[in-house]
Order: sequence, then C-alpha cells, then structure tokens
Amino acid sequence: MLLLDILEKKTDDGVYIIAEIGQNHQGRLEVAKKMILKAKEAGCHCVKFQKSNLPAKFTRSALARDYVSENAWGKTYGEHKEYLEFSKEQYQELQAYSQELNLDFTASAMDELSLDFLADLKVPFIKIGSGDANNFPLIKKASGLGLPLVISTGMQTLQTVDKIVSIMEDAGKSDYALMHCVSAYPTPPKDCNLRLISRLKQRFTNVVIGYSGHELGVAITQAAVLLGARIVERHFTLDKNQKGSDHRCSLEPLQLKSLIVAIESFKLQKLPLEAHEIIAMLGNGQELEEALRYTGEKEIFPCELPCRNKLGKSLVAARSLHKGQMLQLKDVAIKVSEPNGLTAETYFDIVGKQLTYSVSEDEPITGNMVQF
Ligand SMILES: CC(=O)N[C@H](C=O)[C@@H](O)[C@H](O)[C@H](O)COP(=O)(O)O
Ligand SMILES: C=C(OP(=O)(O)O)C(=O)O
Repeated sequence: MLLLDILEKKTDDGVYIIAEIGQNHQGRLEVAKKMILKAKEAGCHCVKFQKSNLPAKFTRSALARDYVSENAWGKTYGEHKEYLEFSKEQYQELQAYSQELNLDFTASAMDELSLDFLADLKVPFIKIGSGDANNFPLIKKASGLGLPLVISTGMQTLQTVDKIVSIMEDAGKSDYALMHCVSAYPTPPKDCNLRLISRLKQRFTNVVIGYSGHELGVAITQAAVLLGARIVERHFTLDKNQKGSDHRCSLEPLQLKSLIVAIESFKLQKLPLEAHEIIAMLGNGQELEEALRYTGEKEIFPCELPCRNKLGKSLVAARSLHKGQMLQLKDVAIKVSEPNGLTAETYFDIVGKQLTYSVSEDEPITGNMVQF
C-alpha cells in the first residue's frame, strides 16, 4: 500500500490521495457506491467515510437540539446524524465493493466505540479528524491498535499538536501522519495558512505531513503538495449543488481527476519549493499568494470557531458527580456537548481537582465547576 510506503519512508515518490466521501452520500448506500466508483476512476488511492456511535460522540442534549438548517436531514441534530450513519452491514458492503476496485477503504473514528468498530473491520489505517485531535484518550487508544494513523490538526494549537506527537512517541509509534487542516467550510484562501506545512515539517522532522483541505478549487491543494505534503484529503461529491454542509467545498469527479493528474506531474524529488516558485509555477495569482502568506504560529483561527463550537469536543460527566468530589479520569468523558464544556485538551489537567458543583451524567463540566 502506498500509504505505508510513504509512512515508512520507503518511497519519496507518490502522494497518497484520499477522497473524503464523509457524509456526502446523502445517507444512501447506492450513492456511496457510485461515489466509490467515481473516486477510483478519478485516480484516488482511498475512499473515506465518517464513523460515529452517536451516544458515544454526542451528549443527549447535543443530539436533542433542533437543527434548523437547509442542510438538515432531521428535525434534531441527532435525527440528522442518524440519517447519515451507515450500519455495520452497509460498511461491510462498501468495504467489499472498494476492495473489488482495489481501493483502500477507511473512515474517521469519531469516538472510542467507532475506533473498535473500524479496527474490527480491519481497515488499512484509521483517520482521526480535527474534532478529535485534542481527544487525547482516543488518540492514545488508537496508537495501541497496531494500525497506521492519519491525524488532522484543524481547530488546534501547536501545543496540542506537540501532545499528539508525544503520545505517538510514548507508544513507540512511527507509522502515522499529521495533516495540516483549517476547519472552515469553505476555507478562504487567506486563512489556509499553507506555510504551516513547512512549519510542521521543520518541527516534526520524522513525521510525514499531509494536507486535508476545505477550500474551493484545486490550486491551493496543489501548492500544499509543492510545499511537501505527501498525503492529500479532499471532500468528494457527485454534485456540489446538493443538500449537505460539505458539498460546496468538495471536488466533483472531473475536478478531483484534474487535481490528481496535476499532482502526478510534479517532480516530487525536487520538492519542497519556495512560495515564490509555487506562485510562478501555478500562476494562480492573488488566491495562492494569500494562501501562501505566513500568518503566524499554529493556533485556533477565528474562522474555525463556528466548527469548533459545533463539533469540538468537551469534558462531560461520565456519571453523576457530586459537589466537593475530587475528579478522577473515570469520572470524565469526552463528547460534543451542547452547551460546550471545558475543551477536551484539559482532560489530564482536571485529575485530582475538586468539583465546586454537582453535575449530572452526560452534562458538560465547565471551568467554574472545577477548583483549579
Ligand atoms: C470537524 C468535522 O467533523 N468535520 C467533518 C470533516 O470535514 C465534516 O464533514 C462534518 O462532519 C460536517 O461538516 C458536519 O456537517 P453537519 O453538522 O451538517 O452534519
Ligand atoms: C473531520 C475530519 O477530517 P478533517 O479534520 O481532516 O477535515 C474527518 O476525517 O472526519
């Protein structure tokens, strides 16, 4: 598999291309199959889905909230997400179909139960999406499965990325990649911050760096490869005008194919190029200049806040907790919560701290509830 060859540094040739089908299948198995076929025809190496166990990923109130949106597939957010989830049998069917086409098949594991589900399915690698990049217990568990990992870093600080790398080091794991990602749909060119790819490569010299892009078009992703990204992930759609939150920033089959043809024409051994060389080569003017401008250290960008508020993970009570109690790890779960609680990266910081309020099971733990 090309991904393993890249992760094990056995080749400096080839960029591994992931078509992120995600939830662009509209909840329909036959659409998902058609997308797999089209991704193969476009020249992708892998098709990827998103796997959630809803009560494990979301709190009850996050699932019960009204989802008033033109992209909603249900009245509540829970009904919407349920509509978009495939069953185990459907996953097996999609996996078998991808295997027939000689295409890697995987999904992002959006909670610990989904991680077990994907490991049982024997996927070739596990994707950890940006929403879980600060979910350290999930990442720790993933690092112990003996499967390669591709970890996105949208909506996170450099400190969080450092922590991911230290979890990998503690697990003795080298077959993993970090993806530069900005979680805004679509990401404006000025927020793409592509130079962070070079920054990540300098800081983590032994780690393969990739790019998971949410911008419009293909030029910025080509630039990411010219900066040295060895794995590319883009959302994929049969038609950008369909209902659904991700279609607009997705690539249609012809666009995806044009991206892959362009990447295949690059002389990878001569990379990375400097920003001015990339602009001269791709000639895409202002958008590319904006995307290649260094706008500072890796941090949570303002354009990512809507996504972080909606899908970022919080600390919640794993059981009923009482005022005065000293918190232990087993008391705390990590979920998307409505409203948000303390962000997931504070998980290990709250051990041994005293609760100043009682909290019911599945309710968020907020900063004012803990004596720091
Ligand atoms: C951060 C993250 O998980 N992002 C994913 C991957 O990029 C997205 O596909 C979301 O699942 C999608 O945008 C959610 O849309 P809605 O809320 O309409 O189901
Ligand atoms: C959220 C995901 O990806 P990214 O953070 O790379 O957009 C995902 O793969 O589910």
